[in-house]
Amino acid sequence: MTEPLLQADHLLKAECLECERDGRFLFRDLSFSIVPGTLTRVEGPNGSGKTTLLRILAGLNDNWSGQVLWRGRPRHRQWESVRRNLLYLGHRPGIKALLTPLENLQALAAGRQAVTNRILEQALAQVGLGPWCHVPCQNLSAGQKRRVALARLLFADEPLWLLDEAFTALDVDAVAAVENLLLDQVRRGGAVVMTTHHEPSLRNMNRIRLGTVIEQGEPSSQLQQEDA
Ligand SMILES: Nc1ncnc2c1ncn2[C@@H]1O[C@H](COP(=O)(O)OP(=O)(O)OP(=O)(O)O)[C@@H](O)[C@H]1O
Repeated sequence: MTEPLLQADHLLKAECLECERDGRFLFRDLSFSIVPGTLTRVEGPNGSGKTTLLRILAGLNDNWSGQVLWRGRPRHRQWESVRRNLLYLGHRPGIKALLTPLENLQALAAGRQAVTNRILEQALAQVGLGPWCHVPCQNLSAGQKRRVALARLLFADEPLWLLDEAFTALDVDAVAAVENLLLDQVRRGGAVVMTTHHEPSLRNMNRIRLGTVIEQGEPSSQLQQEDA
């Protein structure tokens, strides 16, 4: 597994985030910090902006205002470092259908010399895909495709994980296994920010609640971050 991660004051700080879609604000004046060793759940009903927020944090969405700091400095001045230290898994598995699980993981691990084929095969075995290592992903079930994507977490040494609906299509055992991976990440000083409609059985999660419809021009503050 990966080495313990360095401790820092905060990994990521969002200040006064504002995002408007179709004439209404998804969020305004949204501020929060993500510190090492914490798990944060972004909550809210369908369409409330959870995916949008995660994509903003991952640097994949430019249509917003406010400031994002990475380890205390403006994120846009240190993109290379941010990208090296951040893992984003979107709500779609994001794997290539014509490639096998092993080939998909090889692509995801590209540039990481320490990640050998043996490690990748072990990761796939650990997520229950040992017998499917060499089967094209288009022949896998929805839950199996999700497992391919989540196998990435088994060799992830990025301190910040942004996970959008990571539990979708997983069976009970796989949900428990992913929850354990999240706990491992937090225990070694990493942080997780995730969306999920599944109620995780994890304690002491911070929460960012979205979901109030804000017509353009109305002031509002969206942040509620608290210990469960
Ligand atoms: N590229 C886009 N252009 C315009 N509007 C968008 C775009 N992406 C998302 N939206 C709108 O922004 C709102 C928030 O979408 P988002 O996917 O962030 O919600 P969500 O909370 O993740 O929803 P769900 O729980 O259904 O996954 C929705 O009303 C959606 O229609």
